[in-house]
Amino acid sequence: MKPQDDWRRARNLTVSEWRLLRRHGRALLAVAVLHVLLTLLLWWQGALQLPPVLLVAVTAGLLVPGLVYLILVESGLTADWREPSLSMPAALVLLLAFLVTAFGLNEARSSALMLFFPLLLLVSFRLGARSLLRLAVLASVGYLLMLAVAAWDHGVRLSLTLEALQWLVFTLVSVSFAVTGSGVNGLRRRLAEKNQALADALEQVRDLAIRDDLTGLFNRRHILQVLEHQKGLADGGIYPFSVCYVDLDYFKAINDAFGHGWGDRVLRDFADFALADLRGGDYLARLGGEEFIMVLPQSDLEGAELAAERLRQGWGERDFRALNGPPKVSLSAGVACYRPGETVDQLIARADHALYLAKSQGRNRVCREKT
Ligand SMILES: Nc1nc2c(ncn2[C@@H]2O[C@H](COP(=O)(O)OP(=O)(O)OP(=O)(O)O)[C@@H](O)[C@H]2O)c(=O)[nH]1
Repeated sequence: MKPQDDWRRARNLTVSEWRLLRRHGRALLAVAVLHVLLTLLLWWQGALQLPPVLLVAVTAGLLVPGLVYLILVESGLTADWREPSLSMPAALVLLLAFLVTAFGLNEARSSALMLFFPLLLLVSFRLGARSLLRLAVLASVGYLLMLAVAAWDHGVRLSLTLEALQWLVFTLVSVSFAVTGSGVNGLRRRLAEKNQALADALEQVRDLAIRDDLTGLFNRRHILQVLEHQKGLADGGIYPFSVCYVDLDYFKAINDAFGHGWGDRVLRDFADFALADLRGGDYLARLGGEEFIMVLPQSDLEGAELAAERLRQGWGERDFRALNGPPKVSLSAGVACYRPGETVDQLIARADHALYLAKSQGRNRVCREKT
């Protein structure tokens, strides 16, 4: 497992969330690199009148934090922060760089601010409506301040009408991008919620398809698939496995004497008891009625017999009389070990036959297949 997988799991991020987060971080860095290239090009062409110290500040001020930012996001260090993509601080740094470059341009100053619009759209995937509007307003105010500093610094009269017009257009477009972006964000959030609900529903459907309603154990269909899988492993020489066919004794008498409700309760109790008794890698399913099957990977006949015997003894001590229920309910079991090449049906039939022996020898016992 890669280290990134570790932190993603630890912080409960889904694979797609994690991918989106990384993609977002790279896109923000791409905007920064694009702006640096644009700034250098304008400077090289002589269109940008920035003192070298400011030029270096824009370049280094974007590239160095950009690199730190990329490392933070990619390594997952920010994953459990409130906003793991750090969109707001990243957008503020970029906005500052846009404004500094715009400061160095004269008539074409608003062209340096064009990248602010894709930036707004980009961060709208992460920020809410309020943050986006705040960002747009901040950019507008920043633009005004930059104009004031430019007028003071350049010592030339700016074309007030033109500058005011450009500022107004910038502000209106920023606000409309922020509004559109927050709409996109809302849609994305609703889509994510719907996807989650769909994933939960699919999980439930999957669970319903493989589980028995009454006990919550695997059902017959699923355990047959498990058996086919185990057969494949055993045929490939990976490890042997055994099955244990279990049947509660005189169950009809419990229904008759205590009612169907008690019968159901005993079945559920048995399921819980047997599950707790099994090893981690073992499987338990209800085949129907009061019949169950255990699949025991990496167990030979002796191992399976021991497991079945332990279950028989433990379960045999359960007594429901204190709850006005039935007395002890014993079980009979038949165990069989998979023989390479045989079918799953043949294996189950051999375990069923061993169960038949246990029943015919008086019940409350475990019998192994006839060899
Ligand atoms: N309460 C309840 N009873 C069930 C359920 N499914 C099957 N049964 C009952 O289980 C009983 C099984 O009876 P039998 O097959 O005669 O077996 P038994 O009485 O356990 O006798 P042996 O197996 O020979 O020891 C029947 O009365 C079924 O109606 C169920 O989901 N809930």
